[in-house]
This record gives sequence, structure tokens and C-alpha cells, in this order.
Amino acid sequence: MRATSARKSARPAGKTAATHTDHSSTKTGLAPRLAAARLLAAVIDKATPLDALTDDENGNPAYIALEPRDRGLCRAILLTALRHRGSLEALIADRLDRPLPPNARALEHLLHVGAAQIVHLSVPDSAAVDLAVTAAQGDPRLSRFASLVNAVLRGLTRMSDEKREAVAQKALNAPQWFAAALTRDYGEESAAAILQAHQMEASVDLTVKANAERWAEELGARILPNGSLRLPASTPPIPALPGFEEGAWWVQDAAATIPARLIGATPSMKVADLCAAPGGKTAQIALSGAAVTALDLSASRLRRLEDNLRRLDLSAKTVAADLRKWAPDEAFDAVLLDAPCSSTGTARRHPDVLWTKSDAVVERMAALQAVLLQRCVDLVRPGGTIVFANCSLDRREGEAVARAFEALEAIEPLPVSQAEIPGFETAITGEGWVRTTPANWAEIGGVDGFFAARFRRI
Ligand SMILES: C[S@@+](CC[C@H](N)C(=O)[O-])C[C@H]1O[C@@H](n2cnc3c(N)ncnc32)[C@H](O)[C@@H]1O
Repeated sequence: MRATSARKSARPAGKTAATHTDHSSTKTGLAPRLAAARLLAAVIDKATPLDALTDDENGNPAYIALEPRDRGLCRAILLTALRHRGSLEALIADRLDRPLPPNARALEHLLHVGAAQIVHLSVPDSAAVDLAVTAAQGDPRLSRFASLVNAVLRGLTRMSDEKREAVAQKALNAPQWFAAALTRDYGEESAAAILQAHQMEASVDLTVKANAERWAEELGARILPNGSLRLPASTPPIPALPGFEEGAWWVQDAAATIPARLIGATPSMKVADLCAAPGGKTAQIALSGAAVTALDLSASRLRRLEDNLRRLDLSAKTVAADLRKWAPDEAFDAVLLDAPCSSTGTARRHPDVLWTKSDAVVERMAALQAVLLQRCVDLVRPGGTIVFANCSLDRREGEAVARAFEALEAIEPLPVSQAEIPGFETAITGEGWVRTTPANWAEIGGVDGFFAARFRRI
């Protein structure tokens, strides 16, 4: 049976809230679900990044109040609800006789939280349904929908796998603006492959300081063609892994290692890592023995970079400044600009980015990147190298910015050669730039989307 929208309750809302809130807040397992629905609202309705909401120190109060175990469940629900948002919406719609009222945002979020557990997580169905109903009963905005929540979610638990598959298959697990941009940039087939790759949880990649074989064995990891180590997505907390305390490695997606490699750093070089925090690429350059200056606008992110370098026993001079205004005393042999971007290349790890970004963000970021890249010309000595990179899949932020920069008189291209990026040879474009997407290395779990281009100051 399908569910119909409940009629407005005749009971005064205030009274309902008081009675139900007391009852609901004590129920086991309710707090992480309530927090998940609240955080989902913040992501979808207010475009707040999930990492900020679930930061263990400065996150959303509803998240901070959870026990560590419940934080894990809350994050798992959110990542799942966002990764499969389109298909969950289609499944919920399939259980409804008529669409939800357009202003019933809280109801929609609660249903998504319930459906994510039922369809994708190994949570007992009865708990997912009962707790969603209790949550609805305890919320004055939702109490009149409690029976609808029950009917929709119970309906989902009874749906056969085949039926779920058939409904989910037709759904788009991305916002329209993003799917349209992908199709424009990559064509229909590749766009579909990228969207498909986004359905998989990303594995955990590590960059090792040395002894890849030894650490691969100790961690039970696979050595990737570029030398990174790969662990499954379900890896236990990173600080608990062998080698973390002693600073033997750091977490970095295999594709994210490309930009720093293009610097070709040697111990005699002076290199500036602009937009450096939290420092994965700074660590790579510092490891080569080059003298590194790591600059970032954000003092707090720079502190994380310093902590990371300390753990790794690597060093860099750090500068908290706006690159647009920074004027160092002398020029560098090479600069790396890993520019701020829409980050859509990291959607496998951060499925919220697709729902918090927009065409307008992409265009704003592309304009900022052009300004920051222009600054690099003055920071590097004549003959010096400039590497421009970012983790957006959108060609307006990658290829278009690089093309416009390359047209400047003071700049010439410095194409990337296959020998420089083992494993990523096919990601080199006709222009000598590098473009990866999550559909690369599909047979071994994919990589993040990255763009990188290299230039020389004439
Ligand atoms: C993509 S992240 C950098 C990631 C980093 N390179 C790594 O590998 O760990 C972009 C960084 O740019 C910084 N940023 C943004 N605008 C900036 C500006 N105007 N000047 C300097 N840094 C800026 C942000 O604080 C952010 O840390």
C-alpha cells in the first residue's frame, strides 16, 4: 500500500512538542538519526560542507553531543544519503501517492535518513523505521506526518531488490547542473562512467616517505602503479594504523600526488607551495629536500599543515597570507598553485560537494583561480616553473583557466611527459596537461578527479 500525506493535526503544536520531545530524546539510537536529519538539512538547504558539520571539535552541536560510536553512524547515514540522494528520492516517491508538500523539508530529510539505512546500511530495518517514526512524533513540524513516515519506510522495507534496482536505476544521483556540466565536458558516455564511479566509496590511499614494500606488507595494502599504497574504504581509524605515529606515510589520493611531482623538486631548489593546507603536496616537496615555503590564507588550516609536517618529521616555512597580496623578498625556482576550487573531483569522498556547489560557484572559483595564477608569474624567477592544479572536474576551472594563462606573453607551456607520472600516462592530454576523473583506474577502485598543467616563466 502507498502512503498519502497526513492531514494537519488539530492538536496545538506547542503541546505536541513538549510531550513528544521528552519521550523521544531518551530512545536508544534516536540521537544519531536526529542529528543526521538535522545535518542533512544543513547540507541541502544551507549548502554547509559536511566536514565542517562533523568536525570533532567545531562541528554542529547536535553532532558534537553524540557518543563517538553514534558519530560514526551519523556520518555513515549522511554519506550514504548524499551519495545515493537521487535514487533514494525516487524510491521514496515510488511509495507516495502524491508528492510531498514542497515546504516539508524536514519531512523529506527524515525520510532520506530512514531510506538510506534501509536500502544501503546494515542497520535492522525495524530500527530504521521505528526511530524515524519516533523522530517524527517528537517534532512539532512532523508529528502529523508520523503515519506517512511509517508507511513510506515500511513500504521500502517490503520492496523486492529487483524493484528497488529498477526504480534506482532510472534516477540521477547528482544535481542537474553537475550532470549537465559533466556531459558538456566529457560527453555522455564518460559522464555516465564518472557518475557511476561516484556511487562507490573511495579507498584510502597513502603516500609513503620510503619503503613502500615494507609498509604495504605491514598494512596489508596494495602498491599502486604510481607508488601510493591503497587500503579498502572500510579501513579502521587512520591514527590506529601502523606507521601513523612514526610518520611513515600520510593520507593522499593517488591522483593528488600528481601536481607536486610535476615540480620536479631537488634539494637545491626553493619552492613555494601556494594554497598549501592541509599540506599533502607540501610534504611531497619537502621530502625531496627542497626548501619549501607553504602559504595559505587560513591560519587554522595552516596549523593542521604544521601538525602534519611535525608528525612526518618534515619541515617547511609557513606563511599565513592572502596570495593576492603576498610579496616575498625573493623569487622562487618553482611554485605550485593547488588552487581553491569547487572540489567536485573529490565527490567520492565528499558526496556533499555536488549538493553544496553550483554553476555560480564554479564560475566564481574559475575567476579566482585566474587571479591567483597571474600572481604566480611575479613569484617565480625567469625560467622557473609554475604548476597549476585543482580537484575540480569542471573544465571551466581547469582547462579553460590553463588555456587563458598559457596565452600570456611571459608564459610558455612545459608539457608533462609519461615518465613523470607512472600509472597516469593515459591521463596526459594533447596539450601536455593532466586530467584525471574518478572513472580512471576503475578496475582498481578509481581515483579523484584532478587537473594539472605546467608552465615556464620566460
Ligand atoms: C585545494 S586546497 C589546498 C590543498 C593542499 N594543497 C593540499 O594538498 O593539502 C585550497 C587552499 O587554498 C587556500 N586559499 C584560498 N584562497 C586563498 C588565497 N587567496 N590565498 C592563499 N590561500 C588561499 C584555502 O585556505 C585552502 O587551504
